[in-house]
Amino acid sequence: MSPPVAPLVEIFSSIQGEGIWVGCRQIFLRFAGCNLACSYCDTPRGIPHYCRWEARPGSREFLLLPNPLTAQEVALMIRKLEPAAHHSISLTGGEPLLHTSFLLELIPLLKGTRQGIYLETNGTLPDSLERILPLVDIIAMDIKLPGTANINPCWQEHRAFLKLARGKHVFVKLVVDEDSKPEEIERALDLICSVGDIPLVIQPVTTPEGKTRVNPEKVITWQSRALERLTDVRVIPQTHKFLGHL
Ligand SMILES: C[S@@+](CC[C@H](N)C(=O)[O-])C[C@H]1O[C@@H](n2cnc3c(N)ncnc32)[C@H](O)[C@@H]1O
Ligand SMILES: Nc1nc2[nH]cc(C(=O)O)c2c(=O)[nH]1
Ligand code: SF4
Ligand SMILES: [Mg+2]
Repeated sequence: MSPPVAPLVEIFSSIQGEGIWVGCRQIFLRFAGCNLACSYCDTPRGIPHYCRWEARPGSREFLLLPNPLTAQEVALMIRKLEPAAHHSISLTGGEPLLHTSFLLELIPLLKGTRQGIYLETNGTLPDSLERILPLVDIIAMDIKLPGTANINPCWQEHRAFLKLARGKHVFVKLVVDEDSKPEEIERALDLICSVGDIPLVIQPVTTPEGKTRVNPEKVITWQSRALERLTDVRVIPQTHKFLGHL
C-alpha cells in the first residue's frame, strides 16, 4: 500500500504573528485545501496571495502543487530548518485537519522543537481532531462568527471541538470586523464559558498591508464584555503583516 501523501503549499521558518504565542519562532507547514470559505481569509484553500510557484531565497520553499509529498520527505525538509531552534512546528493551511491520515504518519517524525506541535485550525472537525489529539501539544482554534466570516454557523462543531481540546494548551481566536454582530460574540462567549475558562484572543480582520478596519472603541467594548466572563482575553491583530509577510 503506498504511503499517505498530502498537498503542501509551503514549508517555512518564521515568527508566529498571531495568538498567545505571538513572536515565537516556528516552522510552518501549510496544507492546501479548506472545508470553509471565510470572507476575510488571507489564505483561501491554503494558497496565500503572495505565493509564487517557484522557490525563492530565504527560509521559504514553495512546493509545486499538485505533487504531494510523503511524510518522510516532509520530515527531511523540516530537519534542514533546525527544529531545535524553534518553539514549535505550526500545522496550518487551509485546514490541516483535512489531512489526518498524513498527520498520523508525519507528526511522530517531527521531533526536536522546544514545545512540540502547534495546530492552527478552524475548530470544525472534532472527529479529525480526536484522531490526532495525543500527537499535538498546542491548539489554536478559531470560533467563526457566521456573520463576519459569511459562512453557515458551526456552533455545534466548535463546542464538540473545544471540549476535546480543553485538555491541551488551547486558546480560542475570534476574528472580528467592523460589522461583527454583538449577539454572535455573546454566543461565542457562551460557548467558550460552557467548556471552561479558556484564553481568548480577539483578532481584528487585518488587510495584507497590516491595516485593520474595526473601530477601536468596539474592540475595547468586546474585550471588556469578555473579561467579565473569562480570565485571559487579549486583542492581537496579525502582527506578521506589519513585518512584511514573514
Ligand atoms: C489562514 S487560517 C488557517 C487555519 C484554519 N483554517 C483557521 O481558519 O483557523 C489561520 C488564521 O488566520 C486567520 N485569518 C485568516 N485571514 C485573516 C485576516 N484577513 N485577518 C485576520 N485573521 C485572519 C484565521 O482566522 C486563522 O485564525
Ligand atoms: N508569520 C505568520 N504567522 C502566522 N500565524 C498564523 C498563520 C497562518 O496562516 O496560519 C501565520 C502565517 O501565515 N505567518
Ligand atoms: S477556515 Fe481558515 S483557511 Fe479556511 S477559509 Fe477560513 S480562515 Fe481561510
Ligand atoms: Mg497566515
